[in-house]
Amino acid sequence: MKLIDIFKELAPNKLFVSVVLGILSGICYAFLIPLLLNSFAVEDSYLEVVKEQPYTLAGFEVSDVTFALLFVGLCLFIFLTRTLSQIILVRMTMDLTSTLRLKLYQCVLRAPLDKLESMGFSKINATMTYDVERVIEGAEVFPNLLVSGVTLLSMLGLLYYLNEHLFVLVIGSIAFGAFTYLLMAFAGNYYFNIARQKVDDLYDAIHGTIFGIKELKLKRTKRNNFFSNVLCKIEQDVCQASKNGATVQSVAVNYGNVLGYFILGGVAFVFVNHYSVSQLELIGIIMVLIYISEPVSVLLETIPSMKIANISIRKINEMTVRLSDENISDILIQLPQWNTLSLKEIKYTYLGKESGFSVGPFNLSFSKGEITFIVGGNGSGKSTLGKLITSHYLAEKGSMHLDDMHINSGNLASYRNQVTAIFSDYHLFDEILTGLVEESKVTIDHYLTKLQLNNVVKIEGGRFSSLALSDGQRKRLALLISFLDDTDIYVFDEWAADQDPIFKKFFYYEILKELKELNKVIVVISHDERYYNCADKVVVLEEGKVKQVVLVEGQVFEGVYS
Ligand SMILES: Nc1ncnc2c1ncn2[C@@H]1O[C@H](COP(=O)(O)OP(=O)(O)OP(=O)(O)O)[C@@H](O)[C@H]1O
Repeated sequence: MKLIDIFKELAPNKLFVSVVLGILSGICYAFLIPLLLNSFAVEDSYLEVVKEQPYTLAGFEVSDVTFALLFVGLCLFIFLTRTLSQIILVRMTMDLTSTLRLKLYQCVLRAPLDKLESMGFSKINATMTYDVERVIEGAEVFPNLLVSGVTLLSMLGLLYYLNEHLFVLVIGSIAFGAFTYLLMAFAGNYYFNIARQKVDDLYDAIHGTIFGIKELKLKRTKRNNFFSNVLCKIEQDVCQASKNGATVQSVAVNYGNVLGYFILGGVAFVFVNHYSVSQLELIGIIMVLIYISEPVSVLLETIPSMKIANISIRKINEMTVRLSDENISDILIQLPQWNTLSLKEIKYTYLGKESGFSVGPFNLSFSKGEITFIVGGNGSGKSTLGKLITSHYLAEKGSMHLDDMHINSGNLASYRNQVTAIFSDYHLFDEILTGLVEESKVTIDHYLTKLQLNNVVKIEGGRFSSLALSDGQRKRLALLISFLDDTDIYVFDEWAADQDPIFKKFFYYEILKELKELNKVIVVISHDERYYNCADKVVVLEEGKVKQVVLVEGQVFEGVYS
């Protein structure tokens, strides 16, 4: 999809009106010249002149009042049509900006999690910020391009009327100029493409600088190496490729402009010697050529921005194709009463590398009012299984069921709506996104006190007063938010890892018990061996497979890792 297609898709009628206004203004622009020429030599005029008495305005004598008035009228009309055409297009550009961003937000929100993970935060960020910015820059010059294009065509029409031979010469020169210009622009484009490829690396490096700052702060050598070997190198690559592109483009633009003067010179010094041209015709031709130079230089200057915008549109298209929709129904349906969530022959392999890590096949069940711990060594697949249960990852094989009901694309959104999860890379939103009804205010106040957060966080205007909390406090706030969801299934991925011993105990003995009493399905991914006796069932994983399932039945549970 190209820039013009985006405009067409966005508002075809507005685009049409704007083009018509642009055409009208371009045609009128071309009519200014004959009117001016008329005042130079009335006898030799192209237009039929009605001899009039001179008219005096504010002490100044005005000749050819009708033409003078026509000239003023045309100028006003050009002003109106041009301005209107540009206003419509500029406003469309604004709409385009926000539509494009919204489309990308939707694309990310609806994309499968594993595809987002495999594409990576930096690439997505680069497309949503850098590329959108470039598209907007291209869209901003688009109105000028359109109006100038139409003006150029009208001027060429006038030139054809004035002198056919010269028209052929100018068209030939423009064709030659356009061809040679495009060759140069093509080279410029090549460098801009390289620069764009490097921008992904640049965003990666920026990500590393911000999120790795704690590591970099401590070690001077590491910091210096990162700065010179990574940041400086990428900056240099981007800068060099952009400079090369801009240099070639500058040469191309100025070459195009100078070519126009060559045509003028050619007419003045050569053309007049071979074709008989009257003085008035010559003035007219020179005026047309001078008038043409403005739209031509606007065209030349806007084309590079449009080219860069098209590179970015390609990147945006690539991202939207890569992050293809999950294709699940967004409609929430009322799920029938159920008791057990079952995973049958569930298998999943990470995308990307050929030898991506595989988990399963899993045949597991999780009942309401039951606490299941998922345990095992690092990398054994616990979080992956957690994300299969929450349906963040969709299994490549097997099926999930709520009692007898198969979870499929038609009811997946409703299933997800019944799941709450806190993974280790959870995110806290400032806003209370569940909405703040009176009932939830009571729940929030209750849990703020229970989780000992009432002295550090308050609710102000539907949002938390502060998220500048300790790691443990932030996790507790995430827990509080999960209670507001009040869903049937709760998955906690190492929630207690950064809690102090008191809160660890509180979580395993109080919170889990409370959820169990509320008849929830509770899945806890944990390395806290001493609390395994809080579970009803412990699923032990090893290398992505279930090693054993142990029913705890109240006794102290040991020996999972042995
Ligand atoms: N986003 C990802 N892309 C590709 N492979 C991944 C991804 N996340 C995890 N893996 C692979 O899956 C394996 C299991 O990861 P998982 O996070 O499920 O382990 P875990 O048991 O939760 O480990 P830990 O106890 O360290 O949290 C990893 O060894 C890794 O090879």
